[in-house]
Amino acid sequence: MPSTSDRPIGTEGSGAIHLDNVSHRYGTGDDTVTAVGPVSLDVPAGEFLVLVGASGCGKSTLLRLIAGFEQPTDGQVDVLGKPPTPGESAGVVFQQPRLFPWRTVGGNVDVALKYAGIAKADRGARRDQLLERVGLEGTADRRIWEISGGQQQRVAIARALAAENPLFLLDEPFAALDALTRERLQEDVRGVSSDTGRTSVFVTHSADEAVFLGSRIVVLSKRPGQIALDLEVDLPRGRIDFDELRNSRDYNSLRSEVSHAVKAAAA
Ligand SMILES: Nc1ncnc2c1ncn2[C@@H]1O[C@H](COP(=O)(O)OP(=O)(O)OP(=O)(O)O)[C@@H](O)[C@H]1O
Repeated sequence: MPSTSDRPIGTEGSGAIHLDNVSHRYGTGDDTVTAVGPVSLDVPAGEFLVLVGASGCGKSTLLRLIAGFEQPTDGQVDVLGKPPTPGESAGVVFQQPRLFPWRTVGGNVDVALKYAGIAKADRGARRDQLLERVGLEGTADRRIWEISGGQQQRVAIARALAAENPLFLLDEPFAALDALTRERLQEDVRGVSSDTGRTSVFVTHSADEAVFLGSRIVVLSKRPGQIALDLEVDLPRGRIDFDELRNSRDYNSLRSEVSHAVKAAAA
């Protein structure tokens, strides 16, 4: 798995994600909407990039372009030096967990492991490892309807991590959750990203979420989204006291800087 100190072979200096003058339009003729761009961005391996901006500024479009779900109308998207392949380049978590309701918690993760080409004999151990990583140890046999919305989103995270794709992409994954569950999951995602060193891109409206999670924050202007602010976050990472972090002066001053930038960019 890639990390800042252990980059995948052949990507030295080229970054995990490279966007070169990328724009994306939907529709044709009078119905054309330019959702995003032009955007140029280099994301080194191991970075946790947060895209933040007002509703409709093109954040999800940019994420879908990086996942390879959409092709850019103009410009070039590269992941590890080549155009992204949907389902291969990235594990993706959406706002809704999108689980198979007729399968168990473990069964949902098993499907992802199967599609990732993991041999049947190895799947049980890998599944248990992934469930433990997202705080769901001992729940493999439970039905999806027996667990909470927050736990369902944890299953979606485990599933997205199963294939060990180079990228981990999350599109407002906690928007539908209550504040406390949201904080817990933010802490878990921060921990997972520190543990795995996976290059991550996270989309949110929230300046607070951006500052808590990001090692880098990009604020997008209103549609068509362009980079209004590109900020390295110099807060401690790794296994730290999260309450202390949230209460620190640096954290709060950065949060207000990002919050002002998001409002200014949307005006
Ligand atoms: N499939 C589509 N067809 C047509 N227009 C689309 C499509 N997807 C998005 N758009 C439009 O593109 C613009 C950007 O949408 P996008 O979902 O990328 O923004 P966003 O910043 O993620 O918004 P939100 O925060 O509300 O989810 C919006 O005006 C949206 O209506």
